[in-house]
Amino acid sequence: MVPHLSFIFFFLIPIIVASWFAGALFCFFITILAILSWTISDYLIAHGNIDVFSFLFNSTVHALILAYVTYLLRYIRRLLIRESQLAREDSLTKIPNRRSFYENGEVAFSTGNRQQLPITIIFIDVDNFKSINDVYGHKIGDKLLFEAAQVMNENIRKNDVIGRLGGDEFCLILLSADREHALMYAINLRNKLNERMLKHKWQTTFSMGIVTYAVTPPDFLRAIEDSR
Ligand SMILES: Nc1nc2c(ncn2[C@@H]2O[C@H](COP(=O)(O)OP(=O)(O)OP(=O)(O)O)[C@@H](O)[C@H]2O)c(=O)[nH]1
Repeated sequence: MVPHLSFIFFFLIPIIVASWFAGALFCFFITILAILSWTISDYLIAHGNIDVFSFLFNSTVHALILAYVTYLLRYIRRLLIRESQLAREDSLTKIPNRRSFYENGEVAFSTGNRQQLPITIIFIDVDNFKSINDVYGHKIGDKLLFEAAQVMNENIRKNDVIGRLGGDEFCLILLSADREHALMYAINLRNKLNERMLKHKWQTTFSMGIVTYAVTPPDFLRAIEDSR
């Protein structure tokens, strides 16, 4: 009896690897290649002795299985990426949440310490935010926090770190920023925040606490606690 081995894993493995690690176009290409290879190998194994209907039927089923596996894996991958983004994002302001801020802060501090760079931590607090909620309502309070976070996010560089620590408290870490640079930056940021508030006719201001280290200290958690 001639052994008939199923080749499904042979075709599935490249699809699984591509679906998980490669871009959509490459993945599409690999899936088409796997479908064609499976169909051709079926044809060759039959030595041309095929029943056209069952050959077409089987090839279609194989194509559907491979396409569905690709779709399913891409979908699961997208979901996982989205989930991990959501776990790191503050749902209201869409900037990094406290947990993500602390993770990114560790990285910035370790870079700054390794390269002996200055570093600045800026704490930002919305003044009398409680009364904003009381006067305008929570919905406007939420919108205000969102707008303020957007202004901050629009005004940081790639290596800087931003986060909402909670409530109306935000924090920025400016890598390589010495005292003079940090002060200029903070004044400019505060003007931009005030402009945005004025645009919405929200009567509020922002308080900022600025701490600069001439050389980044090694312990981020300690630095952030000492700075508060
Ligand atoms: N709308 C809205 N309000 C929030 C949110 N998180 C916290 N708050 C409110 O923010 C307010 C913060 O109050 P406080 O910490 O006293 O801050 P404050 O009124 O600005 O006082 P100071 O910081 O001393 O100026 C509280 O009333 C919270 O209920 C949120 O996500 N949305």
